[in-house]
Amino acid sequence: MKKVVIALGGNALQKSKDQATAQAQQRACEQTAEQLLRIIKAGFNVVVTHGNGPQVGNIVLQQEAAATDRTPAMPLDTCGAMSQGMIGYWLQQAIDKSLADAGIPKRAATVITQTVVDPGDPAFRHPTKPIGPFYTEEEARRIMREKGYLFKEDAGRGWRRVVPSPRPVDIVEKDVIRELVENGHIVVCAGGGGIPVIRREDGSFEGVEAVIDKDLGAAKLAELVDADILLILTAVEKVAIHFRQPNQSELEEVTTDQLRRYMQEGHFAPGSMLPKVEATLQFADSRPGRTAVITSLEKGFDALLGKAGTRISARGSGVRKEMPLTS
Ligand SMILES: Nc1ncnc2c1ncn2[C@@H]1O[C@H](COP(=O)(O)OP(=O)(O)O)[C@@H](O)[C@H]1O
Ligand SMILES: NC(=O)OP(=O)(O)O
Repeated sequence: MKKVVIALGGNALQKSKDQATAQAQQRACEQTAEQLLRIIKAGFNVVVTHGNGPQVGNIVLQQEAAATDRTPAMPLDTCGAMSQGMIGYWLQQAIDKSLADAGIPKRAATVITQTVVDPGDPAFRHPTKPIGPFYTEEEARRIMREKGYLFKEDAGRGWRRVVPSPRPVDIVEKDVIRELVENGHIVVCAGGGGIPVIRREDGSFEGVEAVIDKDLGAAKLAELVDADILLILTAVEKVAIHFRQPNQSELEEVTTDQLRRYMQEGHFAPGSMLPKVEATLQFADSRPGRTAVITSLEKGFDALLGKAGTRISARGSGVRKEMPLTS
């Protein structure tokens, strides 16, 4: 049975930036669960991971707005844990309902996941990860002055707070996750790339103020649970070169060497497609026979059958255009 790690992008949880109520996000999770069900029904062993950028940023703002001496605001790592619990709860309910409706005797369970990072990671000095809502430039400059936060313009969509985003090094709960998956459970884990922690000298862990990139977290998770496939679901069906230019061309089958060359030529936007491409390269190159796929939520199942999406594999693995990734 093939093991697939599925990374859910922003549109799998929140249909638009204005749809941030619990009800709207739960509805989005229900639609996502319908797509996941098709993959589960086909016999794949499924591990689900997800982003948390909008959600963790909103939790931080809620914490700050209500903070008093008796109800202190929680730090960013704890807000990350809250976002994993909240999104995991929505996904569990949605996945369990679609499994029950289909008569499949399985359940989903969320593992609150800590991801080890390097305290010396240069990312701590150069915040890049956008979280929370979008602001106008004027609003962003006012908040920067008042709170000392850093804001950046996010891909032409508005200004967002940015926080450090160190690279994932290890996942503390990897053995638990592997065991649950191997026993046939649907595991939701490493949400938001995992709660960033550093390893103390005595072997215990301490949370740090950062948010890991969920695509890089998904690649590390896929490596550590020994997955066969990393499936990254986002808002586009295929990765393109010359994106949004008249000569745009969509990639279907690509080797890691080719994709790395396109990456070096600057075809993939930082903060959106670039981390996905980096994640697929890391995973597909980590062991022969591993395949990574980037596609839309709706095309996820077809992509596993070789009928959609961009499929990435290491050089020399002999992947053909229509080769299905049978379970
Ligand atoms: N070269 C590219 N090919 C395809 N999409 C690209 C490319 N560069 C940037 N994008 C954009 O990246 C988006 C995916 O990034 P993002 O929205 O951050 O992902 P997520 O689904 O994880 O929230 C796509 O919807 C697309 O608009
Ligand atoms: N943690 C993370 O990368 O979340 P988003 O994908 O929602 O930005």
